[in-house]
Amino acid sequence: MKTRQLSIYRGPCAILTDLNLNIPQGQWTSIIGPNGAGKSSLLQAIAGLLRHTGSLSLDGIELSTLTRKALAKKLAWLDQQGGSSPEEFGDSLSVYDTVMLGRLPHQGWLHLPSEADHISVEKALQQTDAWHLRYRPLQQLSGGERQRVLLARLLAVDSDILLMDEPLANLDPPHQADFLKWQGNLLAQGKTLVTVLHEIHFALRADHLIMLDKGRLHFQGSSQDPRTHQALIELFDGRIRLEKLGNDWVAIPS
Ligand SMILES: Nc1ncnc2c1ncn2[C@@H]1O[C@H](COP(=O)(O)OP(=O)(O)OP(=O)(O)O)[C@@H](O)[C@H]1O
Repeated sequence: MKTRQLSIYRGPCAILTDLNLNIPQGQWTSIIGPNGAGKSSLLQAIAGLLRHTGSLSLDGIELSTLTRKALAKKLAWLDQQGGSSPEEFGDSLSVYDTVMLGRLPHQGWLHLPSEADHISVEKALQQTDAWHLRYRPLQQLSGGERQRVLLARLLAVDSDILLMDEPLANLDPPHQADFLKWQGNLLAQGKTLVTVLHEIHFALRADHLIMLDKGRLHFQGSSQDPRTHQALIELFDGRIRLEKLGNDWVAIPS
């Protein structure tokens, strides 16, 4: 995916300006930056939810020229904190039916879910360790349980590109480790992953980093490149240091 001179608007105001980004296909890209930098807005614009000027293309095709259904099949999006308020799902929508909503782009108008839809929903709920919750109303779940269900809904879409805004929110360490495992499986299947993460040590597990600051691109590059590490330290005003622990980088506030 590529952007050229991309500017993103909320109402009349540009939240992000002049972004020239390369999001490598079949890799994991993490977007990081301080609060208010525009990370969520960038994901929302890619998902077709915010007005933009400039180019936002996939394989040379402008995303804005795709129909909503075609875009929904190509891209799945997890909003920040599971996004939508619990009320949006109604009082009684079950976990199973919530995840089935992820299959809508594959279903015809008023068609009942197919065998393939049911298989995808079960697989997704198993992957996020939420299958045992399937009969529960979404509204009654804890924050972490709810996040695992919304991650399952994202997986059920079976899209080529997965956009995730703070996917680790509310997850305990074992479920964070599970997340990394199934991310690895998705990458092995050739999927493109784009995450917004505040946890820098997780962001550094990605292949590619995009750093935003005050609505502009600060730096983009490989997560293993020393220039990326230097840019990351500058992004946070020198208030972090990076240290290697085994194969992983950790960021220590300083
Ligand atoms: N609905 C909205 N209407 C108007 N301005 C908004 C709206 N949502 C966000 N903004 C503004 O757009 C800018 C970018 O916000 P965005 O949520 O994209 O930042 P972010 O980098 O994801 O921040 P955080 O790390 O705090 O989640 C901020 O200045 C924010 O105040």
